[in-house]
Amino acid sequence: MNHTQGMLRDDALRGKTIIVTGGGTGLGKSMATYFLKLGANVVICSRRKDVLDEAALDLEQTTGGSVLAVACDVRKPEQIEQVIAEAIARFGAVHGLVNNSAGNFISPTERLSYKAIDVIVDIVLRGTYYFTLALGKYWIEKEIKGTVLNISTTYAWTGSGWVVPSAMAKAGVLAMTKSLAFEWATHGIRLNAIAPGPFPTKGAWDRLFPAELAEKFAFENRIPLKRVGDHQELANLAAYLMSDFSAYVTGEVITLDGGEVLAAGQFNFLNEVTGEQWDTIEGQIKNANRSSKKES
Ligand SMILES: CCCCCCCCC/C=C/C(=O)SCCNC(=O)CCNC(=O)[C@H](O)C(C)(C)COP(=O)(O)OP(=O)(O)OC[C@H]1O[C@@H](n2cnc3c(N)ncnc32)[C@H](O)[C@@H]1OP(=O)(O)O
Ligand SMILES: NC(=O)C1=CN([C@@H]2O[C@H](COP(=O)(O)OP(=O)(O)OC[C@H]3O[C@@H](n4cnc5c(N)ncnc54)[C@H](OP(=O)(O)O)[C@@H]3O)[C@@H](O)[C@H]2O)C=CC1
Repeated sequence: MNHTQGMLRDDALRGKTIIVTGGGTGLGKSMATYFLKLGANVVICSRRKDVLDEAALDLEQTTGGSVLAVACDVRKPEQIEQVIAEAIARFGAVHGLVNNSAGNFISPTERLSYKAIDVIVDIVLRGTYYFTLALGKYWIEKEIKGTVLNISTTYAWTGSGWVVPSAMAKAGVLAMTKSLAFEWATHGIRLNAIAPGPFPTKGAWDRLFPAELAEKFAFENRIPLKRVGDHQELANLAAYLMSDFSAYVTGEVITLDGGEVLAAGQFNFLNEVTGEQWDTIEGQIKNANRSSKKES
């Protein structure tokens, strides 16, 4: 057994229909793959219908599951409602939502136009609350105990330069996750989030780690566990949070980043200190301790 393998039993999501926004590419497609393997019906939606159709075919062939692909810009409520209507028509009901769609790119903030900020915030924050609201209304009316999983980031807490619109939007998503988890608990609706560290995808790497940077920064060295994430690791956690095994977990944000976000620890620079240096340092500190005892 290792971290690249599926974790849950084969029927863990049987009987559930789950919408994965941005499910035609990257992490969304990896989560969709695993949900299908665990018996769920999956609806994937995003702007590019050709990408979705190709992904749906691939997903059905690799898993044997049922996939519905619907074009949808998550900034458009009427398109979101259309996805939900088509999902109900095909599968009878919707039980889960993964808000995974996002837009992001690195840039000095002063170089951004108003529109460049809007486009990121609208996809990430507006798209997430529109989709959540549309499904929440449906779940409450139909008395379905739905589950939402929001894909956030670790810099939603710490902030990060050069991705400011994304940081603002992802922080808003976390506030929504916790706020609604409390408010809608009364309806049995759960909301959780995952804050992933680096998981290589074409969408993210093209916009956040282009060749110019990749040649200069070996960023894996910054990650305490010294590697990037494997998509199955994220899919395992996502499937658990979408399943009834996590029925008592709500309002939670789980970081999955090999310890990357811990780098801010004030004494973490001590990572560089050698064993010999520690011998010297320990001696110096113990001497100081002895001196201070004599003084008192
Ligand atoms: C450390 C290791 C990593 C480790 C990785 C760590 C991961 C960090 C966590 C987060 C990861 C992610 O979210 S990764 C997700 C990445 N995936 C995506 O972004 C997929 C979808 N993205 C897109 O489609 C595009 O990138 C996006 C720009 C968002 C939307 O495209 P659109 O066609 O809708 O919009 P456009 O018309 O092209 O652009 C809208 C405006 O933005 C401006 N704009 C676009 N790109 C610009 C740029 N590079 N610099 C300045 N401005 C830009 C344009 O000029 C427009 O403004 P005007 O000139 O005024 O008109
Ligand atoms: N990869 C990583 O290391 C990390 C990723 N994340 C998060 O993981 C998620 C997936 O990212 P990743 O797989 O890397 O990147 P991708 O670019 O592969 O995924 C983004 C998806 O969002 C969809 N999308 C973009 N704009 C819209 C829109 N307006 N309406 C509907 N869908 C839209 C895209 O499809 P289309 O273009 O067809 O619309 C695409 O499928 C994101 O939320 C990202 O922030 C977080 C931390 C780290």
